[in-house]
Amino acid sequence: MTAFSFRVRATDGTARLGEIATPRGVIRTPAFMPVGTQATVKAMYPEQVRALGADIILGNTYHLMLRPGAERVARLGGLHTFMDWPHPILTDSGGFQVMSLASLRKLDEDGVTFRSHLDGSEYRLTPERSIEIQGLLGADIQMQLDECLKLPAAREDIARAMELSLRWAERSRRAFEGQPEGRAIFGIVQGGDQPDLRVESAKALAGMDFHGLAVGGLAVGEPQEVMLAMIETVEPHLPAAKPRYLMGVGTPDDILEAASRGIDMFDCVMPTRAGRHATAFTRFGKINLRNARHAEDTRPLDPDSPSEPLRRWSRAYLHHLVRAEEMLAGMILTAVNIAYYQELMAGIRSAIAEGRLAAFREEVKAGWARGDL
Ligand SMILES: O=c1[nH]cnc2cc3nc(NCc4cccs4)[nH]c3cc12
Repeated sequence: MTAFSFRVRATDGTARLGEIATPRGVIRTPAFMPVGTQATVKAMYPEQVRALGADIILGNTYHLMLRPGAERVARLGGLHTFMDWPHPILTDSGGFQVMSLASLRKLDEDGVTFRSHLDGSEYRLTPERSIEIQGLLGADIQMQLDECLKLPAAREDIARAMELSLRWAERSRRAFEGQPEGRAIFGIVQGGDQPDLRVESAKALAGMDFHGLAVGGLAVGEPQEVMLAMIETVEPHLPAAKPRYLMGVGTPDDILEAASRGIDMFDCVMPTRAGRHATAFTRFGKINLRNARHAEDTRPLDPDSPSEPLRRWSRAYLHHLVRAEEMLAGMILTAVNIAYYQELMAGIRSAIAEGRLAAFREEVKAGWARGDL
């Protein structure tokens, strides 16, 4: 059985070109993970997600523990078999979505108690139970349970949540022992917008034998420059030989800037959610296909895209599907957006390999700025 390993193949400043080897396949980094919340990347067949370039997807523990239930997924062969996605899966701990989706949440030193947003039934999540659930799902990469505060927040609250997350990191890491060879667990750096607390969190986690480290507590309402400043603050304290995962990020611009600062893995609902809301991500920026200007535009979204969904249909057709509220609108635009995000990641990886990431960044930004002619 292949063990979990990470190799940096090239660097360009603080940016890294790498590969994560897992028993279910290799993840080319910098990588974008499409979000597959309820055991599906919404509106897409798994083979399509793979064909468009994704090496790994994300599953949400909060949703799956409520429905169909972790034990049931295990009885059905685990998440990979259940959804027929034989490649790597990363699951989150469930904690973040408890705080944003569940009702009547009570957080204490030991864990969090909450009621399901589906039927109001009561659940408890502790570091140990979260890792047990992620193990039952069969996740290749599992996340510690943490406490993530929205920003802005008081420094004393940020410090308390960061320190609790470190205690939960220890417990999550211990609970992970004994899972099958080849699986990985990542710790999560907290500390809000407080540089000293960020460094303290990163240094403590670096000593805890995690397979990778996530930078959490960002993309929670702060300006991009604050997010980028926190990444620059923690980067020197993150082990160079382990993958860095920026949770919940982000727009194409966020990803370009964060990859340049040493982030290796990303996840965001933006490409899939925007696809269901008539928005296409392209080399020319975002295009809203609901806009009447597209009604008789016979051009495809991007005739020069390497990905078929951006070349195959006219804007007029996509506009029609959107206006007619046809299911195919969301299906095509989700594929368009996943394709574009993967094209961007491939471009970033090539640019790092060639030592020209700064030039690539300017070219891509110029394309977005030029807009859709
Ligand atoms: O520190 C974190 N810990 C565990 N999960 C997260 C998920 C996260 N997702 C975002 N941003 C994207 C968002 C999705 C929904 C609301 S914000 N930031 C995030 C931070 C964390």
